[in-house]
Amino acid sequence: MSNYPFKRMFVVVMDSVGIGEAPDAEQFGDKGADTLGHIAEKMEGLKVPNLEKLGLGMIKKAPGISAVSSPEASYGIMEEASQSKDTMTGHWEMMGLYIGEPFQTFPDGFPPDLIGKLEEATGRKVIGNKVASGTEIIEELGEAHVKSGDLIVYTSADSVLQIAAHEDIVPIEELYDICEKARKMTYDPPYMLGRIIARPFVGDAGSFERTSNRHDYALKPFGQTVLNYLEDSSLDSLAVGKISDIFDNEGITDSLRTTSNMDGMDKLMQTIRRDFTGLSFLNLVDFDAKFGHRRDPIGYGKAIEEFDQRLPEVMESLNEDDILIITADHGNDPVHPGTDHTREVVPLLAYSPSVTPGRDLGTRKTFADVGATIAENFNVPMPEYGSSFLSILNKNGDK
Ligand SMILES: O=P(O)(O)O[C@H]1O[C@H](CO)[C@@H](O)[C@H]1O
Ligand SMILES: [Mn+2]
Ligand SMILES: [Mn+2]
Repeated sequence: MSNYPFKRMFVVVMDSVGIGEAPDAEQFGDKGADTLGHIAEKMEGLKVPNLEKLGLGMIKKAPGISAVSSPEASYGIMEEASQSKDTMTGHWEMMGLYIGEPFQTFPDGFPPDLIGKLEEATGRKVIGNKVASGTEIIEELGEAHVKSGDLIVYTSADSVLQIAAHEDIVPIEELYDICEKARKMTYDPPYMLGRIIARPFVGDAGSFERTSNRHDYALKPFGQTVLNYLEDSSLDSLAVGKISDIFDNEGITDSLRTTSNMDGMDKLMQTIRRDFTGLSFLNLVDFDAKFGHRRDPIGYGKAIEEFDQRLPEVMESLNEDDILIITADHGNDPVHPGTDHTREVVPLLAYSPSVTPGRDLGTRKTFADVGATIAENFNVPMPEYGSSFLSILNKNGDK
């Protein structure tokens, strides 16, 4: 028996699976956004029996998703407090930080002095330098890049500087080195960019394909997160998928990289089979990168169905004193105009074999409630933001 209500907590972030516009969606240009709802409509009914059994229909009704009489999980809705809808802010807030000022974005491309510095430091010219979708810009400029060796630099509505390069033209190690240089140049004000992202691709003109050698170089979280508190208390803080990039390795005791959502689920299972005490924190980025930004509601719907099919295996493998929390970090409605994230509320489903299911966790005003719950469970310092819902899960002391 462990000393904690839950010996192991598994947090699964379905990247960008929002469940409807946030109260402040209009400020973000996202009125009417509804990632899950619109996908379910396009799919003419989403087949997610396992999420439905957990209680998804208690917080979101959509074609194929209905409320059940006895949900197996406790359920709620979370709003993001931070003034941003990107991945870093979503995850940092989940672990207890509040980001008041959004990171800087560059809707007109990066200023000439920064591009000049990058060209000087890398010995390669820059092409692109505009807001673009990653798959479209390699179609547009990939051939020119292959001929000249120039770097394709682009950004988005997020605070990102992305560098795309063909793996045969700019070897991966060189691309990573270039990104590290770009990271150093933009770490501090006036740029203070959220992320530099290496975007390697392969193939021939007309059929270029991005590879899983993508690498993100984030800023360090602006303060201590629950991950640091776990690490400081000699508990495990396992990062699966992009989590270690998102936190720039802060507060992470072990990191397992992934190549896809299904690989992410395999690695989650690996952590379930390990003996540890603490957190296993997984991000499933395909929803966002492969389908949300690509505005592909059918691909997105199938990916959600595929995820759903993996849930029984996960739930059956959990020990009595484990808990699984499923949530998301922002929306990315594939039928919304543009190709960017959308300001939405996210699902909160919490399942443990030993907890009386079906508790209503209500509408949480910040993602930080997840971090606060983890902190209270492991008796580590509480984050500045967030209030724990552990007592709701434990109500009646029946755990
Ligand atoms: O269009 P691609 O290259 O997938 O980029 C998307 O991925 C970035 C990071 O998640 C976002 O900022 C968005 O620009
Ligand atoms: Mn995200
Ligand atoms: Mn994204």
